[in-house]
Amino acid sequence: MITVVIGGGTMGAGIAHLLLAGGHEVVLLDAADRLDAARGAVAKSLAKAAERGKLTAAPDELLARLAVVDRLDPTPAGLVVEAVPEDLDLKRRVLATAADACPDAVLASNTSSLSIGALAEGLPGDRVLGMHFFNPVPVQQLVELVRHDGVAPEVVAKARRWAEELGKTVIEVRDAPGFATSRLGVAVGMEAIRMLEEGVASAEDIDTGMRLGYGWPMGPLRLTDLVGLDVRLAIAEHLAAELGPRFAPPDLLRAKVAEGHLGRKTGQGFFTW
Ligand SMILES: CC(=O)CC(=O)SCCNC(=O)CCNC(=O)[C@H](O)C(C)(C)COP(=O)(O)OP(=O)(O)OC[C@H]1O[C@@H](n2cnc3c(N)ncnc32)[C@H](O)[C@@H]1OP(=O)(O)O
Ligand SMILES: NC(=O)C1=CN([C@@H]2O[C@H](COP(=O)(O)OP(=O)(O)OC[C@H]3O[C@@H](n4cnc5c(N)ncnc54)[C@H](O)[C@@H]3O)[C@@H](O)[C@H]2O)C=CC1
Repeated sequence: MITVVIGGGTMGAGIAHLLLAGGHEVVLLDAADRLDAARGAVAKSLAKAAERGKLTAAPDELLARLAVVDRLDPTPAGLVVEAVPEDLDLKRRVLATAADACPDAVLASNTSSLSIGALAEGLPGDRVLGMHFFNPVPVQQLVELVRHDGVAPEVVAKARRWAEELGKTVIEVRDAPGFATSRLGVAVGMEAIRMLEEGVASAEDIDTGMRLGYGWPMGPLRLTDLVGLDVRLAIAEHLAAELGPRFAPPDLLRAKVAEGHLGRKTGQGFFTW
């Protein structure tokens, strides 16, 4: 099956890796000046998986099924997954282009928090759903499927089947702000930043507390660095608008994003990488 992935950043590259390893042909769409970086990120991720003995084919064999493009021609794709930044208008625009270029495809958004119903407005809404992957995509076991009122049941069933064929476990969630995962994940992440602002403990000790006390694989501040401070800020702003000021992003988060300290991807966030 041909699958189109729109956006080749942290998530798009990981989703492309997963799809290639699962036998899909992948068309990865990004801006012209991002194409080398996107292909490089997919190749790096596949190389890591190969090192760990997680691939059944050589990375080069899988990469032969990847086309990295800056324009989407008409494509007989079964699935489109968009993973562009967390901005409703941008996501609507790229999905509208994909809806025309791929008339038979399921149109999935990897949004962390935005309303799938709002995203579907002006699109063929029966084909639209949330298909939320987790970072790092090849490693995390979950796909959260988000249903809005207008989605066709067979579209949800197809997305479930594809996710399960890719080795993931699916949860189904109705279209509510932040779904079942980001609402809780961001609540803890924002509180950890407020604790750091208030001098409750150092970043290292806040993280060690949740790692060793609660068995998290990494603490909430390192996790914010992994996700991207800009990504978490966008999600928190949306949740604050929808669910109220308990989600208001802390000043420290805004300040770091304004300085360009976006976490692991820029080398500096709450920690130096
Ligand atoms: C924002 C949203 O909308 C939703 C979200 O995604 S929220 C974020 C959800 N993710 C999490 O909570 C992640 C929590 N952390 C973890 O699970 C783990 O710390 C981790 C998987 C990130 C790393 O685990 P680890 O035990 O330290 O490392 P290990 O498993 O040995 O892997 C080492 C590296 O290989 C990568 N790796 C492991 N298996 C891999 C595979 N099959 N393919 C590609 N890369 C792989 C890991 O990502 C890690 O990458 P870096 O070196 O770049 O850090
Ligand atoms: N970072 C994370 O841990 C997770 C993020 N998400 C969600 O996934 C989406 C993407 O997040 P990231 O991958 O972190 O962002 P990112 O910033 O790493 O990547 C976004 C990519 O989209 C590209 N892009 C921007 N405009 C485009 C356009 N018009 N056409 C094609 N490509 C375009 C950018 O060049 C970039 O490569 C967001 O909605 C985010 O909320 C979901 C799960 C986890």
